[in-house]
Amino acid sequence: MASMFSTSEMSNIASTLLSTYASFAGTLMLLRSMARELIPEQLRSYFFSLFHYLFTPPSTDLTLVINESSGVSSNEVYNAADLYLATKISPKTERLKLSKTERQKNFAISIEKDEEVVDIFEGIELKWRYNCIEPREKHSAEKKFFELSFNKKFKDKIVDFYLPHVLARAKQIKEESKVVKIYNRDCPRGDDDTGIWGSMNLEHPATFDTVAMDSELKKMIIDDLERFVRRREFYKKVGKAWKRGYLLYGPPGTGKSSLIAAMANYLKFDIYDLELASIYSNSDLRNVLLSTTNRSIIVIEDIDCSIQVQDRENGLESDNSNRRLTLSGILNFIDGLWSSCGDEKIIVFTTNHKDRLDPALLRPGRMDVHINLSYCTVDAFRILASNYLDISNRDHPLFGEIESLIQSTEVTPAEVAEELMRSEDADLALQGLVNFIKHKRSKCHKNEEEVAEIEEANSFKSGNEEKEISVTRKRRSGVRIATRRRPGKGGTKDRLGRSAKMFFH
Ligand SMILES: Nc1ncnc2c1ncn2[C@@H]1O[C@H](COP(=O)(O)OP(=O)(O)OP(=O)(O)O)[C@@H](O)[C@H]1O
Ligand SMILES: [Mg+2]
Repeated sequence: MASMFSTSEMSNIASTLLSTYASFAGTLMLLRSMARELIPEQLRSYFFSLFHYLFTPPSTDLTLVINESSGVSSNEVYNAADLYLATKISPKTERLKLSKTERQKNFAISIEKDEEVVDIFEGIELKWRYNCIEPREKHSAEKKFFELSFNKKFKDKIVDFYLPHVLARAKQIKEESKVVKIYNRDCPRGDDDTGIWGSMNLEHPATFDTVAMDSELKKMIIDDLERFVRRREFYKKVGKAWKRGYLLYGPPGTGKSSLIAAMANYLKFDIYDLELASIYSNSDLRNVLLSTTNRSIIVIEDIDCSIQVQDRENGLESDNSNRRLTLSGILNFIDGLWSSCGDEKIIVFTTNHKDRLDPALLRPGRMDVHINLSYCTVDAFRILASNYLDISNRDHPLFGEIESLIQSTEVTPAEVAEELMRSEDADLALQGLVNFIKHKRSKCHKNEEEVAEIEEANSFKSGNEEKEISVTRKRRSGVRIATRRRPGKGGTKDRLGRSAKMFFH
């Protein structure tokens, strides 16, 4: 096609266009600099935002910012997200934070700055991002926060269901990884200890699997604990403090302390070992108890020895002063005052001599559950044999003999356990146990004869009822074993004359 313009005409047109553009650009620059001078900064940025708003397509996403702290207190959602997201790490994640303190059992893993984690909740995609902004000033703290982004239309669902799910899951993770601690006033104080208690990790390995006792009794205890922890609303409804008291009684070596450790390990509750000997007054007791945390077990071992639990009529109750520790101080705490000491607490008293306890301590409402841990039963022996020697079938030739010996002799689980530990060879260990029980049994018979003699001698004296006497009682298999008790007190039955291993008030 022939050109409409000659070459010289074309170059004229080009130079005209160029000079026109130059003068236009010059005019624009002039206008801009005039606008900069004439239009105030605020108005200009307003126009800029308006322009941006009108010509940028609207975002469908919503981002929630979850700061590390809300005001002075820490933000529960932030802490929960930190734990929760550690379980959502995907193969795409490139950097993670890892830590472990001396007391922690496992490594703590969390996501690192600028990492993104994608979570799916009921088909909705959510993006979490962890941000950490360095402080501008030297001494101020860095600002840490999570950003949670998702489609706007799911806002209600995320706030009403997803975030509560994150909180619940985080609580579960925390409980699973919790290291149970034992607090004692004499323990050296660790970094994370506050108040008057020092603590260390509870290394006691006892669990409900290892504690040897009747399986029915064990089940009742576990059921009772589970009912207690899930009844927050019930306790609120009936206006009762959310506490439960257990009295464990029985001879030494029958598993009272082991049971407490098993309870703590099962519930993941810390233990506060309260030695009454180190407490000098009721107000001291109150302060000590007020400084215990929720979800804990307060233990007072050997309650009959640790305080002179004297009859109320002996004047201790009339001593209202807070200057000394009295039985009524302890009872007040059990009855009512401990409702001001937080929630979800268990108190356990142990004693070898229930019959020596003041009736005021045994009255209904004081200790909710009384548990009798007694001499080794056949059921308990089977558990010990399985745990110590890995013998789970009952076919060992010595089982029959041992079981009948156990039924007729007062032998504690601690004694049985000690015998079973003597050898790794099951035959040797079980034979050792047979010899031990036989030896003990013959000693018992000897004592029985001696006691019978004393009894006979006593019967010749003028029948003084108040004097300590010996009685014989029938045990499980019918072998008569002598025990000593004061007339009118405890014995093997509870206060109400029931002989159950566990009863509730
Ligand atoms: N029921 C049991 N099941 C398993 N092991 C037991 C049991 N009873 C005792 N033992 C063993 O005996 C040891 C001592 O038991 P534990 O300290 O629990 O007895 P206790 O009833 O608290 O005694 P005490 O009245 O002297 O405080 C335990 O470490 C454990 O090895
Ligand atoms: Mg004990």
